[in-house]
Parts: sequence; structure tokens; C-alpha cells
Amino acid sequence: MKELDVLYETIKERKAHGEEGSYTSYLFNKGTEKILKKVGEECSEVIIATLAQQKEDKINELSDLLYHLLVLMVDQDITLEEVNEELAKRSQKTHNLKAERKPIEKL
Ligand SMILES: N=c1c2ncn([C@@H]3O[C@H](COP(=O)(O)OP(=O)(O)OP(=O)(O)O)[C@@H](O)[C@H]3O)c2ncn1[C@@H]1O[C@H](COP(=O)(O)O)[C@@H](O)[C@H]1O
Repeated sequence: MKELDVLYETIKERKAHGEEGSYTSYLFNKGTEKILKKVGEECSEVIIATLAQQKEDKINELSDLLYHLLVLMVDQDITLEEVNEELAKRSQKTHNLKAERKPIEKL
């Protein structure tokens, strides 16, 4: 299992059972508005880090954002498979469009 899958499963577990001292449980207890606020904050931090900081800081901020996005997905009962499927559909659509365009480009 990849790290994002493992993290998703851990977050799901926190939503189902909660855990003393867990930041994830704290977010679920606070609710969707708090989670959305954190996603917004982490987006801004990614922007600032990208414009002004070292690669390590950018990776840190992107990791914070991904973690909070996963919390939002679990909160909304959206699975990684559903997002993967959507991305695969888009990729297939793009591939088909390019294949359709090819004969015109050759004229
Ligand atoms: N990946 C993360 C992760 N990334 C970021 N964070 C937390 O996100 C918070 C972001 O920091 P901020 O300063 O923006 O927020 P804050 O001031 O602490 O909190 P607020 O008052 O703003 O809500 C920090 O408290 C980080 O610890 C994370 N907390 C947990 N995880 C993982 O989630 C899983 C479950 O961990 P627990 O939540 O500890 O059970 C484990 O695999 C953890 O490694």
C-alpha cells in the first residue's frame, strides 16, 4: 500500500473510533467547517512556500495540504478510488480527443 492509502485508512479509523490526543480526531470533532478552514489555510501556506521558500519547506507544506485534503475526503465519504476513477476518466477523455484530432493535424 502506498503512503497516501495508509494515511487515508488511518484517518478513516480516527473518524470511526477517535483517539485521545489525536489531531485528526480533534478535526472530526470540530466538524466540516473547521476542516474546510484548515484546507484553505494550508493552500495559502503552499502558495507562500512556493514563492519564498526552500524545496524542503514546499514539500512540508504540500504534505500538510494533502493530509488535510484526505481528512476532508474522509469527512465527506469520498474514497481515493473515486478520485482515481475520475482522474482515469479524464485521462481517457484527453487521450481520445488527441486521437480524434490527429487526422486533422495531418491534413
Ligand atoms: N500527516 C499528518 C499531519 N500533517 C499535518 N498534521 C497536523 O496538522 C496541524 C497543522 O498545523 P497548524 O499549525 O496549521 O494547526 P494547529 O495550530 O496545530 O491547529 P489548529 O488550531 O489550527 O486547528 C499540526 O498540528 C500537524 O500535526 C498532521 N496530523 C496527523 N497526520 C497523520 O495522521 C495520522 C493520524 O495521526 P493523529 O491525528 O495524531 O491520530 C498519522 O499518520 C499522522 O502522521
